Amino acid sequence: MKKSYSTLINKKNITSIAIGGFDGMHIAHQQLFKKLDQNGAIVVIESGHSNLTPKSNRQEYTHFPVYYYVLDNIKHLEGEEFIKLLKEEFPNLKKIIVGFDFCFGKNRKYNTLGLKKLFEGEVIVVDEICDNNLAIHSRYIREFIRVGNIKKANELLGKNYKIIGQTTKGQGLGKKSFVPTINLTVENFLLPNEGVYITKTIIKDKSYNSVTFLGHRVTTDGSYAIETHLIGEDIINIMGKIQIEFIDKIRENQKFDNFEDLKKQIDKDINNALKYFDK
Ligand SMILES: Cc1cc2nc3c(=O)[nH]c(=O)nc-3n(C[C@H](O)[C@H](O)[C@H](O)COP(=O)(O)O)c2cc1C
Ligand SMILES: Nc1ncnc2c1ncn2[C@@H]1O[C@H](COP(=O)(O)OP(=O)(O)O)[C@@H](O)[C@H]1O
Repeated sequence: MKKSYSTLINKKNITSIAIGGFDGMHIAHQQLFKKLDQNGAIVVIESGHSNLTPKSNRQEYTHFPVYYYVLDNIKHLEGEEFIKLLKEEFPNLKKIIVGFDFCFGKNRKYNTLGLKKLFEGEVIVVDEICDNNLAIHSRYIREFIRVGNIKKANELLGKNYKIIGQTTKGQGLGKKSFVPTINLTVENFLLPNEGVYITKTIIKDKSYNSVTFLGHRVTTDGSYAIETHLIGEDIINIMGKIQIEFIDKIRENQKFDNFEDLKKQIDKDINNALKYFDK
């Protein structure tokens, strides 16, 4: 069985690991990573439900090597077998870091006490980390993104929420009637709710100030679209993967009676975004 994937660092060098799902790599997760030593690594148990940093998108948020293990391949293990697997994978492992609610093994029946009993090295258990009485967890961050509260989500993530998409063909209307936009299809990432957002668009490592529309184009063809306009740029024929970093929501999606009114509103959106960028 291929147990893990990612990273070229020799696992023999690893002496400490932090274990968890780590979807989002949020500020509480980062507190766990701070307890790793310089030969530390992050062990991601991938449930298939991660959509803040889906698949293998976590490495860019840490300098520690990230190793991924598929939950379905290990969830049947008894506690002893799980520890045996860790010791086989990381023969020089001395320290494990987990959070207060960490569970593992068959039917999640082993908790942090079980881990301490079974692992003869050091086990550090981090107490629940909160932000103004709100515990920080991926599920709450997802909820903030779902309702468009990007500012709060970003605060808990410790960075701007980002999605990665593939450019696709639009209706061909934007440039003629409104402003030029790059249309995107996005898979696996959680999408903020419908509306207009202040964003940064990253194309080939270059970051552009932008406004991004997500939603059903109720004023034109009614279909769902993710479209980003690079402010003050005239770039054509952008193909391939691009990234959108969300900064704040400007307004809800709206149906306009005519194209002129939508165009006026889009100009206002751009001005609002410029106020943020010029700050
Ligand atoms: C900043 C911005 C705001 C937008 N707001 C709305 C909106 O409120 N309602 C709507 O129906 N479409 C909105 N759109 C989408 C336009 O309808 C869309 O850009 C237009 O249909 C052109 O699409 P195309 O790029 O596929 O040609 C917005 C687009 C941008 C860039
Ligand atoms: N708010 C928190 N405070 C302390 N530890 C946490 C917190 N959130 C997650 N952890 C720990 O981080 C690791 C990854 O947890 P995970 O379940 O993937 O995060 P989340 O709860 O955000 O979904 C686990 O060891 C977990 O116990």
